[in-house]
Amino acid sequence: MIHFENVGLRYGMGPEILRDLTFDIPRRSFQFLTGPSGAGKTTLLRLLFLSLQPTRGIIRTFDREISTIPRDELPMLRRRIGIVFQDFRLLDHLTTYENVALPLRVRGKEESSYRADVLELLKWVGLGERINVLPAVLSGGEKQRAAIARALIDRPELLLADEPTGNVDPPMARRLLSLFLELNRLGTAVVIATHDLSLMDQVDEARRMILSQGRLDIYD
Ligand SMILES: Nc1ncnc2c1ncn2[C@@H]1O[C@H](COP(=O)(O)OP(=O)(O)OP(=O)(O)O)[C@@H](O)[C@H]1O
Repeated sequence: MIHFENVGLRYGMGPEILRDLTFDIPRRSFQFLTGPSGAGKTTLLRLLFLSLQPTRGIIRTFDREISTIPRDELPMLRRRIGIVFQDFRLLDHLTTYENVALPLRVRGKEESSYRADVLELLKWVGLGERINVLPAVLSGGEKQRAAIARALIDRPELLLADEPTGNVDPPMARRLLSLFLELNRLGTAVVIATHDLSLMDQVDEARRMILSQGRLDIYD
C-alpha cells in the first residue's frame, strides 16, 4: 500500500535526518515506530502523510508515485489517511463533536447519517460529557482523545498516530490501543509512533520499526 525506496530527507541545508529508507507498509498491517528522541519519527510520519516531500528516493502511496502527483491532488489522497498529530491540531472554533465530525462533513455526508457514530465514539474515548465544549477548555489528555476520535471516525485506509497515548493514564492508553486494534481488524493499516515500551509489549504480533541514526530496522 505504501512503498519507500532509498528515501532520504534533509531539512534545508541541514544533515540528512533519514537515510536510504526502503520498506513497505502492507495493507491491514499494524506497526509501532520507535527510536530515540530526535531520530526522525515525526519526520517519517510527515512523509507518510504526504506533508513533506523526500529529498531523494521514491515514495509510492496507494499505487501513485508521489513526485508525479500535482499538489492540488494531494488533499484527495490525504483523505484516505487518518492522522493524530503530537500537538493535536484541533480547530479552536469547533466543539469536540464538530471537530470529530469534520472529516465526514468534508466528505459531504449528511449529519443524520453519522451523528450517532460520532457520539458513540466520543463516549468510547471518555468524552461523552465534553461533546459541546471548545478545545480551549479540554485537558491535554482530552484533546488527545478528541484528535484520535477525529482520525478514526472515517475509517481511513491508513492511520498514523504520533505518541497517541502520551497524555493519558495507563488504563486509558490500553483502551485507546484496543480502539486502534479494532480499527486494524476492520482493515486499516496502523502506524503508531511511540516511546512507550509497555504499550508495544501489549501487541506481540505488531511489526516494530526502529529508527536510529537516520536508518530504519524492521522486525516482523
Ligand atoms: N522543520 C524542521 N526544520 C529543521 N529541522 C527539523 C524540523 N523538524 C524536525 N527537525 C529535526 O529533525 C530531527 C528529527 O526530528 P523529529 O521530530 O522527526 O524526531 P522524533 O523522532 O519525532 O523526535 P521525538 O521523539 O522527540 O518527538 C531533529 O534533529 C529535529 O531537530
